[in-house]
Amino acid sequence: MSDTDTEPAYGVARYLAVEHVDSPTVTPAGRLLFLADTSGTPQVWTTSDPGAWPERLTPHEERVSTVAASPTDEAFVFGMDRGSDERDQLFHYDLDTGAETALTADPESKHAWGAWGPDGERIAYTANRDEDGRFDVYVQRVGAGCERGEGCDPGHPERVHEGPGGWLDVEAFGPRGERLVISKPHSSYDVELSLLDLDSGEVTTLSDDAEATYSHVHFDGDGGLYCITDHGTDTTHVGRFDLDTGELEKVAGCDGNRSGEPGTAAWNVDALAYDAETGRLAFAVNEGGYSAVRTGTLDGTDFEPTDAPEVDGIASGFTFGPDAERVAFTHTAPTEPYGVHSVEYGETEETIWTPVGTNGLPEESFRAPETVHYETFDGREIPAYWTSPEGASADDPAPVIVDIHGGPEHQRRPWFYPTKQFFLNRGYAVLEPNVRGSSGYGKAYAHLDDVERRMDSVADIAAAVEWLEGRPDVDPDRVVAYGRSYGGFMVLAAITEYPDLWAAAVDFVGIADFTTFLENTGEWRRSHREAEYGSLVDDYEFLKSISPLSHVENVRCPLFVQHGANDPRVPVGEAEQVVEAVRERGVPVEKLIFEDEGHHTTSRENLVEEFEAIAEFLDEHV
Ligand SMILES: CSCC[C@H](NC=O)C(=O)N[C@@H](C)C(=O)O
Repeated sequence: MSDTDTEPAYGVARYLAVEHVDSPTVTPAGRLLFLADTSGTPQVWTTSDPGAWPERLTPHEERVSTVAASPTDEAFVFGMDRGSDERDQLFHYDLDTGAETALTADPESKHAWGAWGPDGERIAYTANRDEDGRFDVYVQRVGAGCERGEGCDPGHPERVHEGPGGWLDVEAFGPRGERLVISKPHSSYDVELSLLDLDSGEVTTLSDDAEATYSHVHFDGDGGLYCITDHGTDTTHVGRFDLDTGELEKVAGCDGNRSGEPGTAAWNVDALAYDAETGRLAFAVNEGGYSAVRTGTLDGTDFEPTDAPEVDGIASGFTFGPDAERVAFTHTAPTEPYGVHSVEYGETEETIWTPVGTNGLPEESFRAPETVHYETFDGREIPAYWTSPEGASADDPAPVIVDIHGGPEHQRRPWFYPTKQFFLNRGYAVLEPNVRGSSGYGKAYAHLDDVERRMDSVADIAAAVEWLEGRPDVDPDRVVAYGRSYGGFMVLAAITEYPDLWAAAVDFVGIADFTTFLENTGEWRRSHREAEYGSLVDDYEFLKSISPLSHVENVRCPLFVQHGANDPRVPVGEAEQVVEAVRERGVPVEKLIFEDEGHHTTSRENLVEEFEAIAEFLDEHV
C-alpha cells in the first residue's frame, strides 16, 4: 500500500505506546533494574525473571533519565528533570524499604550523574549549581553513608573541584575511593581526561594534546585505566592507561577491525563494560550501525576473546551482574522494540528479560531497511538506510520522507523507530542518510562538515533526492524534508538552498539562525557548540550567511515547526522566528509548541498530539 489516501490500519498512538525499555543495571543481589516508558514517561522498573511481569519502582510523571544500582546495597540512584528541561535532580531509592530520598534540590541546576563510590556510601557527579556556565565536581554521602557522614541532605553536597567552565563529567570512581576520573569535552572529538585526587584536590591530566575522545572509563585495580578512545586512530578502540607511567596503549584485538587484516575497514567500538574482579570485558563494534558483540578477558593489554552472542540490530549499555557471570544490555533492531537482554559470560544464547509487546500491531507489518550508499557532489558515497512501504512499485510510486538525524555528531542506526513504522504504514518510504559530519564512520568523516564546510552536508541531502529521483518506486514530486534539532536546521537549510526539491517540510526543535542559537543556547554548552559550528565572534558573518533565516525568501513548500518551551539547547525562539518569517511570505506554516516540553517531547499524550498533527499536515500537502 503506497497510496496515502487509503485509511491507515493503525493510529500513531498504537506505535507510540510500543514500550521503550533500556538502561539495565544490576544490584549486588542480582536484581535487574531498567528504564521503561510503560506509564507514558521513562520510569525505573525491575523484574525477577526473564519474561516475568515487571514491577514499577518510581511513581513519577516526569521522565527519569538515568538509573545506577549501588555496588554494595540493594539501592539505586536515579536522575529526573521537570518538563523536559534537562535540569536533572538526583534521588536515592532504597529497594528494601522503598524509601526515596532527594539528594539534590536545586531545580535551576543540571546534575549530571557520574559514578558510585566503591563503598556504596558516596556518589560523584557534576553540576552547574554555582554558575550556569560552569560544571563543578561534587561528592555526596548517600544511603548507608548518611548514617556515617556529612552532606547527605539536599543542598549540601561537597564541591571537590571547580571546573574550568562549560561541561565537565565524572567518568569513574577509583577502586579505593580516593580519586575520580573526570573528562572535559572541548568538542565532541576533543576530550581532556584527568585524575582528581579527592584528598589533595590535585588534578593530573592523563590525555596528551592530540585530538581524541575517551569514554567508558574503568579502573582495572592494578594501576591501569581502560577506556574507549580514538587516540591515534580514525575509529575508536579499547585503550589502557598505565597510571604509573601515564602511557596509553592500544589493547590488541579490541577494535573495529574484525578481520584483523591491516588496512581493512575499521569500525568504532561503541559500548563497553568491564569487571575488575574477573577482568571480564564486553563491548560492541558498530559496523555500519549494526552491532557485533565481543566478550573476553583482559590482562593488562592482552585480550583473550570468548564466545559471544550474534545479535541482530544494536546492542548497547552493557552491564555485568554479580561475579560477572552474566552481562545485560539494551537490544533493539528495526523490527524489534527496545528491550533488555542478557547473555551468560562466554555463551552465545541471549535471554530476553523484557519481551515488549506491540499493542496489537502485527510484527510482520514492521519493515526493515536496507543499507544503501549514494554518490554526492564530491564523489563520496553517503551511507543511508532505505525503507520502502508495502506495495511501492513503478506502477504505484511512494512518497518519501527524508529523515535527517540531529547532532550533527550523531549517527542514525537501525533501531526500532515507532513513528517511522507509523509513516511506513501510511505508505511513505523513508530514507535516513548519515551525511558527512555523522559519527560512526570515523573522525575524518565526522569533521567533513565543520564550520566553513557546513553547507557540504546540506548538499549531501540534495544528492539524496537526486538518488531518489532515479528510483522507479518513488514519486519525486512527493518528497518531504524531515528532521530534529540539528536535523531541523538541515531541513530549513535544504528548503532554502534547494527549494524546488520538496513537497513539504517538518522541522522539530531546529536551529533557524546560528547566531541567535549560539547566543541563547545554554551557557555551559556554547563553547562546545562553537567548536562544531564556528565562533560567534570570529565567524559571525559566516554563521549569519549560512543560517536558513537569512534565506527564508526561497521557501516554497509548506512547513510544520514543532518545539518545546523548556528547550535548553535550541531555544524556542528559533521556532518562533522561522515561523513568523515564512508565514510573512504567505507560505503555509503550522506551529506546535508545547509549554511543558523541551528539546524532546517526553509525554505520551503530547507525542500523540504531535504526530497526529504532522500526519494530517502531510496528508494535506504531500
Ligand atoms: C553535543 S552533541 C548535540 C546533540 C544534540 N542533538 C540534536 O541534534 C543537539 O543539541 N544538537 C544541536 C542542536 C546543538 O546544540 O548543536
